[in-house]
Amino acid sequence: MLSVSEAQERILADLSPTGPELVALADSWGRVTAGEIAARLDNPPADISAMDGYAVRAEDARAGAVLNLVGESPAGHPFAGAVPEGGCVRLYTGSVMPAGADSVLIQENTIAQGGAQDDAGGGRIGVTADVRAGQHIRRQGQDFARGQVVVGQGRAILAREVGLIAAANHAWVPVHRRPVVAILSTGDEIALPGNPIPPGGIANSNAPMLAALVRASGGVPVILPDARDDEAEIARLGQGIARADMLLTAGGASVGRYDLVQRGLERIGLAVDFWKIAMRPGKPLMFGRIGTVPVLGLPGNPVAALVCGIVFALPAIRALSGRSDRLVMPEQAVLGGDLPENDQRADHLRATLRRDAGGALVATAFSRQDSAMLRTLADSQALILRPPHAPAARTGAPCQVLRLDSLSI
Ligand SMILES: Nc1nc2c(c(=O)[nH]1)N[C@H]1C(S)=C(S)[C@@H](COP(=O)(O)OP(=O)(O)OC[C@H]3O[C@@H](n4cnc5c(N)ncnc54)[C@H](O)[C@@H]3O)O[C@H]1N2
Ligand code: MOO
Repeated sequence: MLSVSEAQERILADLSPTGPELVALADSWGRVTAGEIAARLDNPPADISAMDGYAVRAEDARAGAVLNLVGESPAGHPFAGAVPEGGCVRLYTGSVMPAGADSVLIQENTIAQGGAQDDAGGGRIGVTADVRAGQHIRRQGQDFARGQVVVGQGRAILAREVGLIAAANHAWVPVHRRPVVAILSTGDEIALPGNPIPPGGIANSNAPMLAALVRASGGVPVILPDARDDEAEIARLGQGIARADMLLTAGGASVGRYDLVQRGLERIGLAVDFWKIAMRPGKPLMFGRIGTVPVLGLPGNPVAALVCGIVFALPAIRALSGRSDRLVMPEQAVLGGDLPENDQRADHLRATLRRDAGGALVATAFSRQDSAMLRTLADSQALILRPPHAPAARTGAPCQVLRLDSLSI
């Protein structure tokens, strides 16, 4: 059986990102850049004051000096003239530095000498502390310079990037089209949630849960009608992927007589790359292609479906979205309870997370890890990763976790 990392490599080996489209900057949150974004101006665009105060020449502004106020320059209103010897110009945080001045004297270090401090001209300003040459000036381009790449290709756009792209003076952003991910659940027993459930039936939790995972991964989910355990029906509904970038199936992946997903999809051209991996939950995972569309066959047990979704579908959707960072990186934690030795399958244990007094993350596995138990999944903040054949581990031992809370999953 394939290892988890070999399976990830095979899935990610050959996925091409979707094409580009332009979106308005305000709508770009959660999208992925489809090109480099270069600044269209310097930031700041000019030398500006970092404080409310006065533009001065440092050599004039010694403690005890009195300066002539020759004008005012609010932010957005550059001063037309220059600061003369012995003079100053009233300015504010964000005001452009006037010609002739080399420093900013903050208003707390001044005393108005007759007339108000904000007089546009004619007043006199007493200096109460020496000014250091160049102080309180934000230099033009100190954040970034015109032409510089501020956001690289393949980067997820979050609020921070939105601010940066706006500062670089762009209204539109080239992003990858969100990949469309079709979801096909199979099983005679599954029924639409909210409907009367027939004898032997069970509410279909996989389809809406996987749709949520697709959204959290940056894709657009399309839930296909549920397929009964019938090869011809699976084949017919599988054709719903015509316009999709990927197909996720749930259920019918194992070895039982009615596990028909592979055979059904083979009727419409599925070429299987691999089936079965050394992982728990998720042993019967299947990967293949129908034409160019990648197909990930997830197990029917809902926890197995979601865990495989996190470990394999999420990185695949990120790759289709053009993201350069695909895999979810594990974090270091310590065990909050003893764990037995592991067998040959990489285990993914549902666990709660807390911080101990020293600030370390403590991951405590639920005692029952049945892959049909959704409540423990929802109550978990992380999955403890147990490598194949890991020895028994005691409380306090280091471990690696995949955090679910920070993935919005
Ligand atoms: N003899 C063996 N039996 C099983 C093996 C095995 O190696 N040998 N593997 C087990 C493992 S591991 C898993 S995981 C499951 C996966 O089976 P399938 O992918 O074929 O899934 P189903 O049989 O269709 O369903 C399993 C279970 O999950 C319920 N289910 C299915 N779909 C949904 C849905 N959309 N929403 C809610 N619940 C769903 C279904 O009713 C079953 O209870 O196979 C083991 N068996
Ligand atoms: O993948 Mo299965 O859920 O290990 O039981």
